Amino acid sequence: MMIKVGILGYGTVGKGVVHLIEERCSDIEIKHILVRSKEECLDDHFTVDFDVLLEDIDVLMEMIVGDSPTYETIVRALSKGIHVITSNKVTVAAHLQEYIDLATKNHVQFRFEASVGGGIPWIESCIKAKRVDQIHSIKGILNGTTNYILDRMAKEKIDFDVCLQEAKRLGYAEADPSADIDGFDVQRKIMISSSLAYESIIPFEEYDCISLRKIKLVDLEFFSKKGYTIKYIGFSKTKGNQMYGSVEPVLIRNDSLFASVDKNNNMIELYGDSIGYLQFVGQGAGQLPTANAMIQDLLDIVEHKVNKIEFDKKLNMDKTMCKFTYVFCANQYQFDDEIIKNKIEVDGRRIATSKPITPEERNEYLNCIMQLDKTCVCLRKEED
Ligand SMILES: NC(=O)C1=CN([C@@H]2O[C@H](COP(=O)(O)OP(=O)(O)OC[C@H]3O[C@@H](n4cnc5c(N)ncnc54)[C@H](OP(=O)(O)O)[C@@H]3O)[C@@H](O)[C@H]2O)C=CC1
Ligand SMILES: N[C@@H](CC=O)C(=O)O
Repeated sequence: MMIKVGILGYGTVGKGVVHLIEERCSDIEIKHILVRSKEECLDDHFTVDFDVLLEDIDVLMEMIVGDSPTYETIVRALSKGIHVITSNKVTVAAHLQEYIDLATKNHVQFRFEASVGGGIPWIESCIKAKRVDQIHSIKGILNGTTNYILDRMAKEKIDFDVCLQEAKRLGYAEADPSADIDGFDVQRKIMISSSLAYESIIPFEEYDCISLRKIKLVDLEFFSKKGYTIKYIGFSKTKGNQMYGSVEPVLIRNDSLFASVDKNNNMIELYGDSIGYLQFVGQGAGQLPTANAMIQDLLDIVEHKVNKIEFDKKLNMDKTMCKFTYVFCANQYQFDDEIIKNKIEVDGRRIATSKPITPEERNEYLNCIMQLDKTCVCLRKEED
């Protein structure tokens, strides 16, 4: 049977999806493609009318930016008995529970594989791991843009802004790249992943989030000589009914698998109580890898494969449940505080290592420093 699809968003990912359907899916018909203006309509498949988009389709594939008119359109589609597939983590993070409930009520599927980890089949694997195990932690390089920036800065000594421009050109960055470099994109991705893994939704705003914006070449070079790579990591961990989640730059030993993840690749790791550590690596951003994940969701719908998703546990965010060592780098701040274990000065940059402290203590300390020295960068140090 021919499956009829409506395409919402004909940008980087949308064009990739159309290309893969036309090239590789003979039993899928692209019925409508919604674009913003009549001038963008290339043939009679194109429309600017949302009513037309939802006419006579089985599946809506949503690839626009932000939550409006995304939310209204997804709700309309699910309510009409149309399956929905999306790559848009903004809308998934904001309404995951509601979309799943509405899909269930209307006997259709809401799928979002491409919203985390680009082309990596992570959502599917996470749901699968949870069928057998209790998952205790998730750690991931979850943003292709920032991994690309850090990798090129470290290897080619190129400045942050130049690498960001290149990530935009390659189709990795968000329409507003502050979502990438200030961490909100990873905040949403770790929130979506943790909600599935721990069966409990904690709003993404509650996850600690430290921007990557201030990372300097001198910092990368200094830590590289000491045997560490800086990676931008989304992390969450549970203990009983408590959970801690964060997005922050982390110092990782050069010989670890995470340190070897280059370019726009992502790596996601879970820890399950019988499987132990499971790791997944692949392109986390870019046209075809992301489109590939959308097509996988589409084929799963065609083959009537259904994932069981539940959020019936209640976890609370606890910023005191674990302790970490943090490293602070700044130009002026003296770091003469009790919390600091040792400090050095290299080429005018002061680098201070904390005693083991809770994230809550780190947040308070960092807020105080930032009022006096805005150049301060805070890195979590992974245990050796
Ligand atoms: N690029 C990537 O690697 C990945 C992207 N994603 C997500 O996928 C989605 C799409 O990303 P991407 O393709 O890169 O983004 P683009 O900006 O390249 O494409 C988005 C497209 O949607 C169009 N659009 C936005 N709003 C509307 C609207 N109201 N009506 C009609 N068209 C609209 C845009 O038009 P206009 O240009 O006129 O605004 C643009 O053509 C985003 O949510 C993103 O976060 C997820 C994983 C990876
Ligand atoms: N901007 C995002 C795109 C994929 O989610 C990224 O760089 O990872």
